[in-house]
Amino acid sequence: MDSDYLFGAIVASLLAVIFLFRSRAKKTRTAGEATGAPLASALEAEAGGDGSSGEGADIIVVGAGVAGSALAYTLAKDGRKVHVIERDLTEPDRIVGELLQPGGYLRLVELSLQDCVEEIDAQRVQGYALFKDGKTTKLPYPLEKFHSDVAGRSFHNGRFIQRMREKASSLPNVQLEQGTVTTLLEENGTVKGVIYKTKSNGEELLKKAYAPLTIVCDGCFSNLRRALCSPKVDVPSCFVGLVLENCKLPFPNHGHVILADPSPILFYPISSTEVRCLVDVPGQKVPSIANGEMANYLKTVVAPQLPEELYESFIAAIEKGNIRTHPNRSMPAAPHPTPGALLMGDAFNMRHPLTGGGMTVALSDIVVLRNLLKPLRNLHDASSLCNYLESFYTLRKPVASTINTLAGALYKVFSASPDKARNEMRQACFDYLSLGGVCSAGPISLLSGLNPRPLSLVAHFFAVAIYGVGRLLVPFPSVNRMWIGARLISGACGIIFPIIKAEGVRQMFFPAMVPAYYRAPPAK
Ligand SMILES: Cc1cc2nc3c(=O)[nH]c(=O)nc-3n(C[C@H](O)[C@H](O)[C@H](O)COP(=O)(O)OP(=O)(O)OC[C@H]3O[C@@H](n4cnc5c(N)ncnc54)[C@H](O)[C@@H]3O)c2cc1C
Repeated sequence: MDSDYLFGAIVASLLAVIFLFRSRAKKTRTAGEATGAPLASALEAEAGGDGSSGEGADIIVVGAGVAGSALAYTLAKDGRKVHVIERDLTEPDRIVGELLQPGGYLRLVELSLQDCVEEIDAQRVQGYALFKDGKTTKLPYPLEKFHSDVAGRSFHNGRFIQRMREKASSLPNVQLEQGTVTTLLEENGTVKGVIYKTKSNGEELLKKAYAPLTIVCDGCFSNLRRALCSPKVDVPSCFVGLVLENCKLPFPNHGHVILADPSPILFYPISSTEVRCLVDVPGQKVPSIANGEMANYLKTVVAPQLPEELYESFIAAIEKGNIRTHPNRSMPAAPHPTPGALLMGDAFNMRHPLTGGGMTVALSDIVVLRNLLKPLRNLHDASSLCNYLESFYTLRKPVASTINTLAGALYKVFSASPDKARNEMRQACFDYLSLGGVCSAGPISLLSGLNPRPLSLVAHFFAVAIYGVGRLLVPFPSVNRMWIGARLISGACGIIFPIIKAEGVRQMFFPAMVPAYYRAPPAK
């Protein structure tokens, strides 16, 4: 395995150097999965209550979280009649989806949803600050070429979602209803609608809703995705969330990433008075909150690794006791194209949340889908539509695969390891980013969704690895150092190649070679 990776590494490293050189020259020149089958035959399904609802809808959207509410607004604005079914319409209170990258903000603008980050005390985010062993480096987003309004935004996730729900339901052709979808209604392999539970006057009703297209956006714990994709969910770690009150960040309006042991810790503002802290805990089990193990872990293992400025507020937040946890899931997109249905958002594709890329991918996917659906007047020919929409899976790849791959790779590189070669890679990454210029602007523009190019990602990744090897060999190479260098390159390949393989090499790097890329809209 090591020698395979080593060979791949040498080829990739050469390509990386050539790519970086060329792009630099150009720049100068131009200045509920386990619940069984959720598909039921429309004929077999027993839906009591008052039967069907949302009559005449063009599209059913399941879930009004980040993806569902943005999608409902977008499709309705294009004249579609949209029936949204959301399990809980009250304001969500969660530790996910709080930092929107500038690339995600640009997608909000494209969808005319940028006002949803107004009036919620959202904070502008101008870049990142990275901390390692007492050293700090500042990594600003390369925003010079953009309108002054473009930056990251961080906020309370629930406030953002409520704004988008309000905006969607302000359109007369959106019906937003509280209900829990239990089943996709299927007839001869085509999804015709959904069965959902809802309440009326305190009484539980089972209803059916029909539409030519059902888009499932039921989030990371999706119960419905099973019928529409092959979910391979990995849970590399959990985030433990705290809110620090009236605390001054060392770099205001920046995300803070501490390269701690065993894995990274994040801080970013979520309002003018609150800072979110997310502590990564590797594995699927976290210390118990109930018996005080968690508070003890945070005080004894995490707190001593924090910058001084954050220490007191961090301890105060632990004492206050509002500690939350959430599993960090990743899942490559592996759709089963199904007539009448589509998956979006976390139900479809997930990546490690270290780089805060989930909302950017979801919003970017919505832009792609909106553009594909725009020329279609009616959506009733389910099989032609399904065939046409296969292009979606390729067209989304440049953005989605870059953000997904970077998230997975950075999480591994930023985590501490007993392996000396891995720690060299971690240090090389910190030092490479600290070089500034293209070495920081390149990776940050990939991470922020401002310039999502898979080749550029691979180039920077191997440039870091080569930089790490160079530091080992210059000025005094020894056999031991050469051996660590070889393991570093092999380890780098072992990190990035499996992620790229899961994303799909052809779709990621040669999308124009995928036949579905050229699908034209159905003639009717
Ligand atoms: C710990 C953590 C931190 C994160 N931080 C960030 C970040 O800073 N920046 C970022 O961009 N991304 C972040 N993400 C990822 C981001 O939260 C997701 O990518 C994003 O929320 C996906 O949106 P969604 O609409 O698919 O899912 P959600 O926003 O979760 O929405 C799903 C909706 O579906 C509803 N629903 C579920 N089941 C049903 C059903 N059966 N019937 C009806 N409705 C249903 C739910 O109530 C919910 O409203 C983070 C993820 C994690 C785990």
